[in-house]
Amino acid sequence: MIRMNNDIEKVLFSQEQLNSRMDEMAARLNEKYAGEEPIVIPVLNGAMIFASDMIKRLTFKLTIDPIKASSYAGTSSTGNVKITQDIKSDVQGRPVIFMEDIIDTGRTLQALTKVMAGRSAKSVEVIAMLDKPETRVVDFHADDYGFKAPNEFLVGYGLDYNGLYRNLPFVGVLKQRVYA
Ligand SMILES: O=P(O)(O)OC[C@H]1O[C@H](OP(=O)(O)OP(=O)(O)O)[C@H](O)[C@@H]1O
Ligand SMILES: Nc1nc2[nH]cnc2c(=O)[nH]1
Ligand SMILES: [Mg+2]
Repeated sequence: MIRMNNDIEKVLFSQEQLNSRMDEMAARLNEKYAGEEPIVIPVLNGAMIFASDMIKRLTFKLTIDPIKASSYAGTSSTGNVKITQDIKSDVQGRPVIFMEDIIDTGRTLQALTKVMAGRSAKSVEVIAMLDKPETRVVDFHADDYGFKAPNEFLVGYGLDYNGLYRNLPFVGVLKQRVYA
């Protein structure tokens, strides 16, 4: 049974729901990349829980090489994504699979996929746990995602509020009083 944290209003996606979607997403990847040797790039910190669960389900040879990026709005509304900790691998000629917790404005993954294409990766794809289509500001789509998320602030399974709640074994909504 889920012992729900006191600060959580409701559970949106349970461990069981996430598990069965991750099984489906991994099955597709296992078919697609059989015989290949991709570089799997978790986008830290948010993706670490989802990515580690996904990676355990993958049956092809792969390299795990995380990346860290920070995105902040510049003086204009275009936003700016900076790699703060780069991968160590040479992606040239190798398939790249990004793993991400959530696609929101789309800026982070749009920028990161462009960088890897620029480094001559054989292919680049993005697997996200959640997709928030309502808040998108750039034209970017994950190749696959677990669930469509409502336009609410979510925590758990890697998603944080002020660095906390990433360890919750479900995706949920915080109680209003936590923000106050
Ligand atoms: O689609 P976007 O609008 O670019 O936003 C999505 C990104 O924002 C969050 O990360 P954040 O930068 O908050 O850092 P974190 O992963 O360390 O929590 C989230 O984990 C995604 O990486
Ligand atoms: N923690 C958290 N981070 C986000 N980044 C973009 N959307 C969200 C969200 O709903 N929750
Ligand atoms: Mg992140």
